[in-house]
Amino acid sequence: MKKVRVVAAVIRHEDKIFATQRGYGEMKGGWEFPGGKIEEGETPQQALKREIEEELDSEIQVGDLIDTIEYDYPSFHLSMDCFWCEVLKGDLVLKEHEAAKWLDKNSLDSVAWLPADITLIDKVKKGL
Ligand SMILES: Nc1nc2c([nH]c(=O)n2[C@H]2C[C@H](O)[C@@H](COP(=O)(O)OP(=O)(O)OP(=O)(O)O)O2)c(=O)[nH]1
Ligand SMILES: [Mg+2]
Repeated sequence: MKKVRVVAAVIRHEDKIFATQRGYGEMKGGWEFPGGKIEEGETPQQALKREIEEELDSEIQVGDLIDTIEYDYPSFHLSMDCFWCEVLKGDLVLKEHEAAKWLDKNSLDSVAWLPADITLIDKVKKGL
């Protein structure tokens, strides 16, 4: 099966994290952590900084790895590095996403996360 390497930013501010709703494609409408595919020659951290510039017009600091999610979708295998991040500059402008929400421990389960993200959510909860 095709393997897709992705990086995702769990952007944190105080006791909340930033969740985004996909605005296009097959998984449109599903909630995710912003990020995307690692390009050739990039480290995961470089890829994540680039993706957040592109998707949210903001600069982030990439912190510790939370987890690497391995998940089999019907047509590809996803390998996704998820990092704690903080905003350094910018207003998290939605350039590609449909909507966004700041969620705390209690509201984290209130959005329809993409299937691969379910196992990550418990770890994020514990870290908040
Ligand atoms: N960014 C992100 N992608 C996720 C998450 N969970 C999950 O299953 N995915 C899947 C959806 C996509 O198939 C893939 C990431 O692709 P993407 O669409 O964000 O990639 P990209 O930003 O580089 O966009 P594109 O240029 O390929 O359109 O991983 C998540 O939490 N964040
Ligand atoms: Mg993306």
